[in-house]
Amino acid sequence: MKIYFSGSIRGGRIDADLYRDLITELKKYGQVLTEHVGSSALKEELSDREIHDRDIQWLHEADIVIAEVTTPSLGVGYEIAKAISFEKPVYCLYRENEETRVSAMIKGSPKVTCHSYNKFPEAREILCHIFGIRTRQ
Ligand SMILES: O=c1[nH]c(=O)n([C@H]2C[C@H](O)[C@@H](COP(=O)(O)O)O2)cc1CO
Repeated sequence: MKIYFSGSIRGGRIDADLYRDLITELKKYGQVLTEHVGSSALKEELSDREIHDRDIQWLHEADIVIAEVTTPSLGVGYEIAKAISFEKPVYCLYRENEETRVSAMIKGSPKVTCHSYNKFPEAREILCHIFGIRTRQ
């Protein structure tokens, strides 16, 4: 199972540690193609074009896309739209808060399954549920 984890980079790194913890959890279910998204010392050596083309290739290869969308990010939104067009299953996790609301273009998409959570253990349960369901299919 190849997992594409999507999380904000240039949109803001406030949740980077959370992404790292989610990636650690996701590694129980398969190979995470985008482990760098959770790195606290993230420094891509590639050009923007190379990053784009690599990530699109990974999206093609992925069996599932999991995105943490609490921090709004153009790149994450773009990856979600691409994943939908590639007919990949897309799941978004987000924390409800008063400062940011998830875009209606994500929450309102019939092709995206969204789950809200408060603390990390709840996110872990959601992932368990998602992968429990998918491995039974
Ligand atoms: O350096 C990068 N490496 C990279 O893999 N990405 C991809 C993976 C993330 O899920 C997503 C983040 O987009 P953004 O940087 O617009 O927040 O884009 C994005 C960047 C920088 O835009």
